[in-house]
Amino acid sequence: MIGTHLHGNEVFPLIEARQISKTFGKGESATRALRQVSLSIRSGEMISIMGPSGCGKTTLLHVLAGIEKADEGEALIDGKPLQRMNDVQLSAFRLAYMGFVFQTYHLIPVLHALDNVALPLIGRGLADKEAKARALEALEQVGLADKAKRYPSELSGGQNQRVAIARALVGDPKVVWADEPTGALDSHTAEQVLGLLRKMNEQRRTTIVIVTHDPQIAGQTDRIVRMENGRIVSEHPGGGVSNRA
Ligand SMILES: Nc1ncnc2c1ncn2[C@@H]1O[C@H](COP(=O)(O)OP(=O)(O)OP(=O)(O)O)[C@@H](O)[C@H]1O
Repeated sequence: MIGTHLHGNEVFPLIEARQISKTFGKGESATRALRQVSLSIRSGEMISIMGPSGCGKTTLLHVLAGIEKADEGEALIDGKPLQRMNDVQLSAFRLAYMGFVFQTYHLIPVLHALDNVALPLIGRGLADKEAKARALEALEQVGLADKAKRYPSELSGGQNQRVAIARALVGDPKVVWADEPTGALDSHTAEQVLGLLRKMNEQRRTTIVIVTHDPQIAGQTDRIVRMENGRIVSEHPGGGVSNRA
């Protein structure tokens, strides 16, 4: 029962892919990115998705986050089927439930760190002052309160990724999607960034889904899912499980 959600008599995972297929393009140039992928992720789990370039990892993450629509099958978060939401409902749902961390940070260059972190809260309609106070707290949690007024161009890659993590956690989302969050960082900085994601997972029970090529990173998550050619080919526990014991 731990880590699952109870709705009436029903128990289901926080994130569920049911037989998802997705093809890009048509005819001879068609690419079958996902082939009937099914996956269940429990609330509070930290999971990594690995596999060779082009095997469908990012596409799976995008379908589960409601960024791409599946051709077949269903993506559900907290029992809610994303396909049945319109674009406005999906945007509101993403703002309320999800945070995102990308390999290239995706910070807004003309905003300083504090304003970048405050953005999801402003998007949710919080007053400016309250949003900034909470953004500063989030920056404190990633050890960057003293860099609040710096612009992305004035920060290192690792610092920018910590700002991006602060932005992902500021709204206390249920799920954080991290697509190659350490791909642009050296191994020491990568460890720091993973440590912050792990802290978020442990302290807030945030569910975290990481796409990574790095076995060191994947090895510290609770479960490693391996994909090949649009399918999940294996799943096994990572070292993160034993760390929790
Ligand atoms: N928008 C798109 N239009 C056409 N083809 C796409 C599109 N997005 C992805 N693809 C194709 O779908 C397949 C899966 O791509 P995806 O980005 O999911 O792979 P990946 O496993 O994340 O790769 P990488 O590790 O290189 O990031 C690839 O063959 C890719 O070229």
